[in-house]
Amino acid sequence: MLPSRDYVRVLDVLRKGLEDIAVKETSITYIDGKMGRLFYRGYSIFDLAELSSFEEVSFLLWKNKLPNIRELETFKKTMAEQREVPGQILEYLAKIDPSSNPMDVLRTTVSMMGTADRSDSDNFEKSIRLTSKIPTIITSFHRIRAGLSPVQPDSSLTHASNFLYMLTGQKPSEVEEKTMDVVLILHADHEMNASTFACLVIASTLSDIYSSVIGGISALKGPLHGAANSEALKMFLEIGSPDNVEEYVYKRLSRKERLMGFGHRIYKTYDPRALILRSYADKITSVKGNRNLYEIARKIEEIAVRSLGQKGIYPNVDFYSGLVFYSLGFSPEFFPTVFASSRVVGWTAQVMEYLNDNRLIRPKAIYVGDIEKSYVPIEDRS
Ligand SMILES: CC(=O)SCCNC(=O)CCNC(=O)[C@H](O)C(C)(C)COP(=O)(O)OP(=O)(O)OC[C@H]1O[C@@H](n2cnc3c(N)ncnc32)[C@H](O)[C@@H]1OP(=O)(O)O
Ligand SMILES: O=C([O-])CC(=O)C(=O)O
Repeated sequence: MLPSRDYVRVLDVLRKGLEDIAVKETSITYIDGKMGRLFYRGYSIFDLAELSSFEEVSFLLWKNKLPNIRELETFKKTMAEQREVPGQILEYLAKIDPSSNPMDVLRTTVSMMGTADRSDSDNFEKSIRLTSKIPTIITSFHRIRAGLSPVQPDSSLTHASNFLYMLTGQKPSEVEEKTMDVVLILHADHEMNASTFACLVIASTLSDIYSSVIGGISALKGPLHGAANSEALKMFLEIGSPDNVEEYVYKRLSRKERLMGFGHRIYKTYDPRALILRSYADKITSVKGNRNLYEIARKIEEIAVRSLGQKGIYPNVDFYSGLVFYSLGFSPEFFPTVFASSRVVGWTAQVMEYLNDNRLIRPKAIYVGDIEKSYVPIEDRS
């Protein structure tokens, strides 16, 4: 038996969490974590949030160009025509335990879509299909859980407007539609985050795009990634009043518990999406009358930035997005699914880019156990 140090090669480098390891070159998304800047295909996230639409951003991410008027109209029509989901998915949603985790349900229904897709369409066409149908799945399950019937998609509405229409059964106001559109734009891609990496690992084996997206959903489900939004909102609800914030935050930090919606592997300052979402949370909570939650969030931000800012820990996208989703009518358990409905664009764009120059993703582990042990027959073991 050899002690492990004799055969661990000195050149092996352990990068816990794969920090600072690049797995591909990309022209899709650029993050400047020091300055808090984010660009999709070179365009600032601030400009896209203000001036673009989710459909246009999807086209941009997938096709690497802003569409002209004719291209955008055709693309929007193609997306709108694909919103209906197969009857077997609606039957499944009506049958399953209503308390099922919505991310598990989304994962299963995407898998059902993959099983049913026998077409020879390419990955771009499949990506449009997935992006168009996912809101129908989410809102149908949301309504079924509340004892309501699903609302049929309306192809005359924009992606964001139809999403809210299928959720509530009411056409959204201008401010609701714009808020939803912006929230979807902001979540569409984020370079090599954990869920996108999961998608790439699967794609690199030359598996199919549905399988990749299922991997992405599975990784996004965790509270360190896409479910931090619902955890943050639950924290605001638990605190209950701005007067309770100070005690809550200090207690939590003194117990070394993390504040959900804070901190990021890449951003060491404000995540620019959090700044944009803060202004939309401000507007939408004024309209919806849940100002108290916004004031709680602002107070947490103020105190936590004061305590954690010197460590480079600031609000991330998940800090205000939950409050925005909640104000738009989504239940907290569904927040990660809304995130996924937008991120599917980034997952598929990153997968298609990777497949242009594929190489199997196969990192390594540094073995620290023993080798050449003598096998002990079971009757001789203590
Ligand atoms: C869409 C997204 O995925 S955005 C991220 C959503 N996730 C969250 O909001 C969950 C809360 N945040 C976190 O857990 C982390 O900041 C992560 C997972 C996002 C990033 O983690 P990493 O880059 O691996 O940082 P790591 O976990 O090594 O933490 C570094 C230090 O910052 C501290 N820290 C990190 N995040 C937080 C937080 N939210 N609250 C308090 N302290 C924190 C850690 O305790 C650690 O402190 P130490 O060095 O004194 O032990
Ligand atoms: O980039 C990350 O690690 C997490 C994140 O903010 C995202 O996926 O939007």
